[in-house]
Amino acid sequence: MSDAVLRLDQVTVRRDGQDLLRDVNWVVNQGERWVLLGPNGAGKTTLLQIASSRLFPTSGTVHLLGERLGRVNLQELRYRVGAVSPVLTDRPPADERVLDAVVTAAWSVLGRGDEQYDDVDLKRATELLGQFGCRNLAARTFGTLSEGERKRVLIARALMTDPELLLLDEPASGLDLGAREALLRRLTRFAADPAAPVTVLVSHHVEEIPIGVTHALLLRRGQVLAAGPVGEVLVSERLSSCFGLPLEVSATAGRYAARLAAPGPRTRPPASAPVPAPAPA
Ligand SMILES: Nc1ncnc2c1ncn2[C@@H]1O[C@H](COP(=O)(O)OP(=O)(O)OP(=O)(O)O)[C@@H](O)[C@H]1O
Repeated sequence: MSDAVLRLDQVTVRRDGQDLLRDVNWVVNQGERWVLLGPNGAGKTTLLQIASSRLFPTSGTVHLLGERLGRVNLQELRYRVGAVSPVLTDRPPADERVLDAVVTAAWSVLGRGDEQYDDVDLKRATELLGQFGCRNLAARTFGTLSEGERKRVLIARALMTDPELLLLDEPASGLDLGAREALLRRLTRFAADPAAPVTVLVSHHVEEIPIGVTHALLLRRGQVLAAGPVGEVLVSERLSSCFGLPLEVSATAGRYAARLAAPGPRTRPPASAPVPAPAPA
């Protein structure tokens, strides 16, 4: 048993002779909001699959919500973890009513059938839609929503079971500026809510980190480069190592930005430098 919400000890995932994750140690505690950053292919989705109990490590141990993976009923455990991810979860059918797309999570189904929902379930689904600015969409069908609206509805769905851990896989990807900011505003409020579950958010971009994230983990080639309080991890030197680029990271009022570092001054040989003598013939 472990008190941590998520604990990985020396976790390695190997496929076809290649380590997708290598010797990963990571502890996520109550009250924390994590961001997981790294370049394409770093292993972020693989790590999220482990955190959601969809994938077992080749070696090492995983404790999720106090239970050790491999020694617990996975169905019950997965009910306690909410996820929004194209890899971990399927999307509701296009003709599904938005309210149904949220409430059906109570039965872990997609597509409302004959199952009965209590008023308390419908009330919760409506409140969650309201929390993510989608209450007015409740009677629409999922397929008619914009991508930004869909992402917010899917977060509401992931919260329907009152999970203890919420995993968000690139929630802002593919959104235009307005939709991204609308989503980040909601996630910022969510992060500040002490009743909200522990959250792990995966991103490629520091600009997509909501205010209130407390911790960051940097992954490169399947290995953890840094993990800890966000202010200590999201600094130019560490992000540059992670992405293999000279980056300048700035933080303003809790929002992060990164750009290529300005090149340093050019070093030219002094004008008086002697011209090298031609090599003897
Ligand atoms: N089943 C598999 N067999 C072999 N290699 C795999 C398998 N699954 C993933 N990989 C490889 O593992 C590496 C990590 O993949 P992963 O999807 O975890 O990275 P990621 O950080 O989420 O990438 P991205 O940002 O592009 O989504 C990639 O090089 C990928 O090609």
